[in-house]
Amino acid sequence: MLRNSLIGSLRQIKPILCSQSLRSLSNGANSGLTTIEVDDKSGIATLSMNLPPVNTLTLNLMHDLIDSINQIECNKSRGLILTSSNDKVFSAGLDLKELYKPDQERLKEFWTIFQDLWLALHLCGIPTAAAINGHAPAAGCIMATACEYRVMLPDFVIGVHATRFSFLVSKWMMLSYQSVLPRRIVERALNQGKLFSTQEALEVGLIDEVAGSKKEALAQCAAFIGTFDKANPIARTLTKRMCRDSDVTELLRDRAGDLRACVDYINTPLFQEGLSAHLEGLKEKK
Ligand SMILES: CCCCCCCCC/C=C/C(=O)SCCNC(=O)CCNC(=O)[C@H](O)C(C)(C)COP(=O)(O)OP(=O)(O)OC[C@H]1O[C@@H](n2cnc3c(N)ncnc32)[C@H](O)[C@@H]1OP(=O)(O)O
Repeated sequence: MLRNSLIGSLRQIKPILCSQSLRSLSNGANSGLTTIEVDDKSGIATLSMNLPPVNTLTLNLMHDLIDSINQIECNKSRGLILTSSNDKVFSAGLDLKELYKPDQERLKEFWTIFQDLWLALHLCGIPTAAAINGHAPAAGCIMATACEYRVMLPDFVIGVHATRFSFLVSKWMMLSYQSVLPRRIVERALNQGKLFSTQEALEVGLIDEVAGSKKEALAQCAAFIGTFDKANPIARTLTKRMCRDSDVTELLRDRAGDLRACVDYINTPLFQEGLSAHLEGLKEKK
């Protein structure tokens, strides 16, 4: 039984099946919303989100991110560092415009690709780290929690503030948060709609380290990835996936159910009114 499940898992380890060289990837297999830079010496790939002004997770950015994660994984890179080419915002989370008075078919595609993105990052076979060089609210925070390690620059915020504008989060988003923070802190933070400052995030353990600059953050992430040097890569991947199994099981068992629940909630007047007020608030800030 255990042997069968291990063999099944081994078959799912993608790098064995892939052959394209990393160098060609960084020259634009995608539409330029993400870039991949591979350090020749360390073999670590830095994946940057590059969608001005604030790296909102649009359909296109999410597609590019998934392609890039798969390509990095397939090319036997030693690790993946997720960061932003914007020096103030890591990611502003989901594209709110996609959620406001949505076209129903497009909304289904949007939510499905968001599920795909989280699964790709959360179950990525190689070591992952986030160099959080700007604000990381909502789904920006969830992407960071899907990584194994987080280094953040000072004077930014991170957290899931959904309840502030009458949003709920899916259970798997909560589990992603809870894979990093204790349940009682997640419960309080989600209910408060709390955004943690860099210092607060360090104190509760939402991030692992603070860095003085992006360069330092990338070096700290690379040092973390280096800590796995003595581990056999396949054994490491299987162990990581076993540790994360309970975070993904429910979603994998019933992705359609999660999609239905989310689409239904997004269509409620409560959600749409909260979102409308939030969008107004963002405009008025100017
Ligand atoms: C059952 C379960 C059911 C569950 C069903 C539902 C589940 C929902 C879960 C939700 C998950 C999410 O991620 S929802 C997304 C939540 N994200 C947010 O609320 C972040 C909002 N943004 C911000 O707070 C700020 O923009 C921040 C990131 C700090 C950067 O501030 P700045 O001053 O640098 O930039 P701004 O001037 O605010 O923004 C620049 C422009 O980008 C726009 N913009 C900013 N964030 C945006 C966003 N997320 N989507 C679209 N557009 C955005 C602004 O309106 C501006 O547009 P112009 O005026 O045109 O220039």
